[in-house]
Amino acid sequence: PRAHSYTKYNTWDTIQAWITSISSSNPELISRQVIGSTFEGRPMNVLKVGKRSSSTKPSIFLDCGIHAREWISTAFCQWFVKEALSTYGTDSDMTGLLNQMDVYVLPVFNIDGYDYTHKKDRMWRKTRSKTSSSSCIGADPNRNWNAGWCTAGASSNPCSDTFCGYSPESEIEVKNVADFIRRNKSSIKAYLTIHSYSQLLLFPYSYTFALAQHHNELMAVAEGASNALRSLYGTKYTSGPGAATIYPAAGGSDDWAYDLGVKYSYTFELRDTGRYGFLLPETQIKPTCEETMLAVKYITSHVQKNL
Ligand SMILES: NCCCCC[C@@H](C[SeH])C(=O)O
Ligand SMILES: [Zn+2]
Ligand SMILES: [Zn+2]
Ligand SMILES: [Zn+2]
Repeated sequence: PRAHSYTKYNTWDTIQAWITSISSSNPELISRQVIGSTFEGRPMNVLKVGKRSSSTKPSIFLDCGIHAREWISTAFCQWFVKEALSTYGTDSDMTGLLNQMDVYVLPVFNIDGYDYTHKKDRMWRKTRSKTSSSSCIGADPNRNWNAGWCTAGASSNPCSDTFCGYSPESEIEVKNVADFIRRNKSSIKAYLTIHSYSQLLLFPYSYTFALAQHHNELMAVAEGASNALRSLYGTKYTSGPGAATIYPAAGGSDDWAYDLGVKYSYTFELRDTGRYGFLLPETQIKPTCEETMLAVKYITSHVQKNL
C-alpha cells in the first residue's frame, strides 16, 4: 500500500497497514482487537489506547468514518491516535487521560463504504450491504441503531441515502459496534462519533425534540468544547441537541449510546460549512484535526472530573 500520511486521505489498504504497525508500536500504550467483519469481509479493528493495566479502566469510545464520504472524519481518528502516542509523557492532559482511562478508537467504521468512495463513487454515504429484496445497496449506518428506529428523519426506501435498514442493527457493522459497546457498557463513560460537515457539536436527542435528562450539563460541556476549538484558529461551531440544531434524525449512534447509559454522548460535524463540504482539501486536515483535538480533550477532561 501507499505510504501512510496523517495529512492525506489514506486509502483503506494504507490505513489497514497503519493499524497493524501502530498497534504493535508501543505495547504499554496501544493494542488492537478485531470486533467483527464488514459486509464485504473486511476486519473492523478497535484500537485500545491507554496505559496498559491488568484491571479494566473507565473508557471512552471514539469512532470515525461511519459515513463513507466524510473523509476528514477518518483522518481525525488517525490523527487522534498519533497525538495520543506522541504526546503521552509530555502533554500533561493527555498523560493524565491515558493513565486514568482507555480510549477505544474505531478508525474506520464503514470500511466497505470508505473503500467504495476511493474507487467508485466519492459521494457514497451508506454501507454496501446487498439483499435480494432490492437492487439498491446499503443502509445509512447512522439511522440503523435501535433508538427511535426509523421514526424521524429516515427513510424506509432501500434506495434512499437515509435508509434506516430492514431492522435495527441490520447492518453488520452497526451490530458489531453495538455488541462491543454493550459488552463494555459498565466501563464506557463517553461516546464520541465523528462526522462532517457543518461545524456542529451535537448531543441527544435527535429522535425527539424532548430534552435529554442531562441536557444542561451536556450543553455546558459542548459550549466549553466549542470555545476550546475556536481558540486555535477561530473556527466557529454551533452546539446543541441534534433534533433542533441540525434536523430530526432517528436511529443514531449517539442517541442509542445515551439511552444505554453512556451519558457523555456527542456527534461532531467537522469542517467546513459548505465551501468544500465533504471534499475538504488535504491542506485543511492538520488545522481541522488540531482544533478538534482541543474540543475532544475538553470533553475527556470533563469526563475524568466526573468519574
Ligand atoms: N444522531 C444524529 C446526529 C445528528 C445528525 C448527524 C448527521 C451526520 Se452526517 C447525520 O447522520 O445525518
Ligand atoms: Zn455523517
Ligand atoms: Zn454530516
Ligand atoms: Zn498536535
